[in-house]
Amino acid sequence: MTTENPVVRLRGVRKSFGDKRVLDGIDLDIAPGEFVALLGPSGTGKTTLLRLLSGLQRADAGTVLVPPVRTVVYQEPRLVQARRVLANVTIGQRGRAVREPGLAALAEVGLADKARAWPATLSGGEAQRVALARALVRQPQLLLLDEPFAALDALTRLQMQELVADLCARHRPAVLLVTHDVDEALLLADRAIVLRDGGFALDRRLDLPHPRDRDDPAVIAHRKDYLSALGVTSRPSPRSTDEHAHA
Ligand SMILES: Nc1ncnc2c1ncn2[C@@H]1O[C@H](COP(=O)(O)OP(=O)(O)OP(=O)(O)O)[C@@H](O)[C@H]1O
Repeated sequence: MTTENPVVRLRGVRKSFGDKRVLDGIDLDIAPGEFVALLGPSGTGKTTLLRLLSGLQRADAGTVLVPPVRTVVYQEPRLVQARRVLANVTIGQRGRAVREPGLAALAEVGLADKARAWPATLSGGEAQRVALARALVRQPQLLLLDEPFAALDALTRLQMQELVADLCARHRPAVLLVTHDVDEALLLADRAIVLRDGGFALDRRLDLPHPRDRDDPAVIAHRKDYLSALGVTSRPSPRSTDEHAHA
């Protein structure tokens, strides 16, 4: 999929580890403000692709064009335990003008009252909100999310997904979300890609209104195609299985 004036442009990107070729000629454009979900079986190179975009890893061949301000949220919050919450949000930023934006970012993630708290006193979900505030306060043109909800319990995960959807709709960074969860991709993303065998097995825009309903027939149809591209046989969603179990 080509895009005019993309914020990310990859052309012919290759990456191998030893004799294992992980990325085999990737072309990818991401438009400003576009929310892209990246799915793929374990070990197919999703994190490798994200690391190329973050600048933590170099491609063996091809071109990687990314914007200057990029931030990453990982599966674990990676907070500095010896610093209070606000200092974690503004960490690495210089000048006196970082306090107010830091507080505003904390308010946006619902943690205005935790600015002076120590990371060790936060719940897992709260710590991940701090990580999100830290990523947003820099006003990134590209926000990289590496399975940011994977370690959270189911209810917290749903709340965090909604929060991320709201914040991205408000701030409009381009987003690359690495996830194993097809429903997460279908509920959040403007576009979802399946990475498999070094290339994109499926790359499709999801022109569906928000908020989305996992039982919407259009979502169900996409789910079937994505599961099939992932090599998984389609099955009823966990929710409908529960309903049957309780019927
Ligand atoms: N620094 C490295 N050195 C050697 N091999 C690596 C390195 N980083 C990744 N790999 C290998 O490259 C392949 C892709 O890894 P990557 O972490 O990108 O996959 P992934 O799709 O993100 O996997 P998962 O879904 O399990 O997190 C794997 O086989 C992995 O073992």
